[in-house]
Amino acid sequence: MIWRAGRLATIGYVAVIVVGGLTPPASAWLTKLVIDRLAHGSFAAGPATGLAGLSVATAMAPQLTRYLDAQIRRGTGMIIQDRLFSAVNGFTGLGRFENPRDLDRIRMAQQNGQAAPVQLVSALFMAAQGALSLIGFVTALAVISLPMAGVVLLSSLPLLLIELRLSRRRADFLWNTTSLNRRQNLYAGLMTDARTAKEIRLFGLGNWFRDRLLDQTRKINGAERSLDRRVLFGQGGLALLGALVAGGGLVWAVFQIRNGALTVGDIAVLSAALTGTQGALAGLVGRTADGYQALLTLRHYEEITTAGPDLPRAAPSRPAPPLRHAIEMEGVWFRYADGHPWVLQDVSLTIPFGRAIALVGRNGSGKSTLVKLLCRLYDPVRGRILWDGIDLRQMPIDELRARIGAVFQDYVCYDLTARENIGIGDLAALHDLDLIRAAADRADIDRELSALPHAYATPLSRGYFGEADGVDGTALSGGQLQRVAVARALMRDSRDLLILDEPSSGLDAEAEHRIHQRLRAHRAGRTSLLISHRLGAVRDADEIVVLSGGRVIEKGEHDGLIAADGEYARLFHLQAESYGALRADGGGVPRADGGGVLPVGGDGGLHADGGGVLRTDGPGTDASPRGRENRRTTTPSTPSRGQ
Ligand SMILES: Nc1ncnc2c1ncn2[C@@H]1O[C@H](COP(=O)(O)OP(=O)(O)OP(=O)(O)O)[C@@H](O)[C@H]1O
Repeated sequence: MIWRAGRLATIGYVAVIVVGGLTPPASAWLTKLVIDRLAHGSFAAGPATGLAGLSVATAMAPQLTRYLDAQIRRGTGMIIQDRLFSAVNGFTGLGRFENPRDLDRIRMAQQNGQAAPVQLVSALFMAAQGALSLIGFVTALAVISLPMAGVVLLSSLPLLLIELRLSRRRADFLWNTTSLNRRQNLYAGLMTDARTAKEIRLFGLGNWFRDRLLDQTRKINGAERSLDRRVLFGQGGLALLGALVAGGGLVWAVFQIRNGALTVGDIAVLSAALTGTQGALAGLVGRTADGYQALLTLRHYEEITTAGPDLPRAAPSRPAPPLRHAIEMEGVWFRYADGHPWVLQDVSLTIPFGRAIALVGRNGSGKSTLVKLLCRLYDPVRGRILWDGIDLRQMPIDELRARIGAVFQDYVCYDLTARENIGIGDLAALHDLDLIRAAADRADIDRELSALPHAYATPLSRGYFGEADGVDGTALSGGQLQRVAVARALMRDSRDLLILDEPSSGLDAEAEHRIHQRLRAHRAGRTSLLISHRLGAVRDADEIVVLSGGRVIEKGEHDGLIAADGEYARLFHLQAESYGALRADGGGVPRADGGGVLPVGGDGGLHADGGGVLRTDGPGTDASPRGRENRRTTTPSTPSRGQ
């Protein structure tokens, strides 16, 4: 990786390391020569010039090392980011993004993975440099005194063991504190996010979150303190041992010079060698330990980049064909994790080609989960989903997804321009403003976007764009953003399946009416799945499927379901009642014959068929018990379940 990041820089780095490693022992030896020659009254110009050259190299080495190190770090950082995010984008399902351990691993890989390869290689190079210096010094020392060299080498063993142990503890500390860091980031993010600022201020949560943040920080600090103590005792003990060896060696040398066994010049080599050997040893061991720690950190990066697909493809592999017949769910069971409750239980349903299917049910009944399975964001635990008879698991996921347009319940507004926010629904058409405007028009948002200060070039974000970017961002209302998300999905309206999960939950009555009118016209003859709690919006679907507790409990057309007087009819009437008015004359009653209508705007709302109208806005409104009674009498008295 380092080699790929920059060959010249790598070669330069190695050269600097070799020179840097040999310089200290060479300097010590040249110093000895200078002293000895001067002591004997001879000329020492040669060694002195060598010394001068070496001091130039010593002065330049750190600057060069820093420069080359940064060069390599930038190059490898790029490669690491590329590999890491390619791997993350290769996680085709959602499971890994919901697993805290996997998320920690991704975060570790992202935070430390970039530095780790350079850390590892620079540790190796520096260790090699330390080794070169060590060899030089020990050789010099051995020339003067073999036992002394042996003592110095032996004293390095505890150093090596303790440093390796400490580096494992450092790596453990990093891993063990990732969940604390995760929560620390969470609370810090909550306190600085514009989206949470309102509630935090209104509910007075600021200090409560700050205390939680500080609690995490305290725990991290505690773990770090205990690590620091170990380092203090470990490295303190080593320093003491080193000082004892060096001090003892010097005292021994002074006695040897008095006895005439060593020259005055020897003491220069000896003192440089004693401290130099200790330094080189500490460098060698320390850098080896750093490299070891970097390796332990890289393990997380490796685990992410080699994790393989989270949703494996089943054999034999089949291309995803254009939909011609139907999408079928056969006995699908699903839960989010082992031990969690079943969210879908034995669900079988068919979405025939060209038909508009609606999915309704109470909160938590599994509607959005079913949508996620259709997009293959998860695989069924049991059962299968067929696309024209082919199991979704056999198709390349991107081919399948290219055939689907969807607006999810938890839609996203990206910190991008209005044009991009819609255009990313079909990247190939990102620059086709006419297409984008047509989609916006179908989602009933074109007028508002055209009126923005920079029209479609206006960023839909105030947090990331400002004067410095030469263009001011803006914020849209919740309902407007939802229509932007619908427009994004409609960029793919020529695709085989259109999924609309609560596309109008945040819209005002008029906007909701208009968008449903447009969607209804748009869905005609197309394969689509609409989820909505506004039952008036789904009534003219070709088939309405009712989910309850993860099971399909009813299926059929609106009229049939109302006539069956089951769960759908109950929810429909309940909702109708909540509008607070029922017409006593039968015209305003959600009728068993399918005439029931919820008007949502001044233009008569959804009363497509002119049948019974439940009005919120005009004459005929009747919230009287008589009106309600009347409704009851118009529903069949012998309910039968659709399914
Ligand atoms: N990512 C998840 N991990 C674990 N459980 C989940 C997850 N998403 C949903 N659930 C659980 O699955 C069940 C069904 O959720 P789902 O979102 O499918 O319901 P829904 O019918 O769409 O509800 P709503 O009408 O409120 O949108 C719920 O009990 C929910 O707690």
